[in-house]
Amino acid sequence: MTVTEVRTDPLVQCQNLTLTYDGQTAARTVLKDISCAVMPGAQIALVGPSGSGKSSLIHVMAGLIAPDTGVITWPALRAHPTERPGKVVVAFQAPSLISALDVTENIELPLVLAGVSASDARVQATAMLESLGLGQLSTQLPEELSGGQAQRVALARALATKPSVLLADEPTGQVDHRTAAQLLDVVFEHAARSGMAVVIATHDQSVAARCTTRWEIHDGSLQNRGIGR
Ligand SMILES: Nc1ncnc2c1ncn2[C@@H]1O[C@H](COP(=O)(O)OP(=O)(O)OP(=O)(O)O)[C@@H](O)[C@H]1O
Repeated sequence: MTVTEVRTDPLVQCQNLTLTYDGQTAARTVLKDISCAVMPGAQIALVGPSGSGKSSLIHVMAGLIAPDTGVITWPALRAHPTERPGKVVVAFQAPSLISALDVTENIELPLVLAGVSASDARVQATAMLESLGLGQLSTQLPEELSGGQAQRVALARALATKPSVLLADEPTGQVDHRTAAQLLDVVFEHAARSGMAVVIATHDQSVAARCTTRWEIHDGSLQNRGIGR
């Protein structure tokens, strides 16, 4: 009997990426010949010293910044090579909530923009807030939130869109250890249910330890083979 290997396409594939920022005094290359792939269901901790290029790599993987050289594709998401797929979502280090909208409305907005009806968006936003233990914040404005609360609302907003890939930049940077653990529980439960791949840039070793794959980046270079399953 012949065993046929089933090939799974990566959700994100980076081939020989380089990225250089124009500095005020000199240009700085922050990603150096990076090749890596995020497979469905991957749980990847992206670790490295401050300034090593973690956020930059996340922004390139999300298609928010174009690399200077190399190729970024999203093979399993069928996105055109130059087109950013909506199914790759970033939870930013500094939460970017819309100040004029309350917490629930912030979560609803990307759902409505994606074509979900207003009533369904309200139901989904409310359920996501409850699952992250944020129900009591539903009518607060972003300016009324602590840094940690804002970060959790931003994560709720990202998860509510049911992404195929969640790229989380220091998602636990502003919360205590217990809250961080609860937050990760929600992320990994969501990932287990949906098959969502997760890439978490973090300085926190207890966060990194919960991921099955560890990518180390130093001075813009990935130190280990960058395949996350
Ligand atoms: N828009 C930008 N313009 C110029 N330089 C930048 C820009 N964004 C980041 N940098 C520089 O690129 C380098 C890598 O930054 P990046 O934010 O990717 O690192 P990081 O590993 O995420 O750091 P941290 O852990 O502190 O968040 C740093 O030296 C930073 O100062």
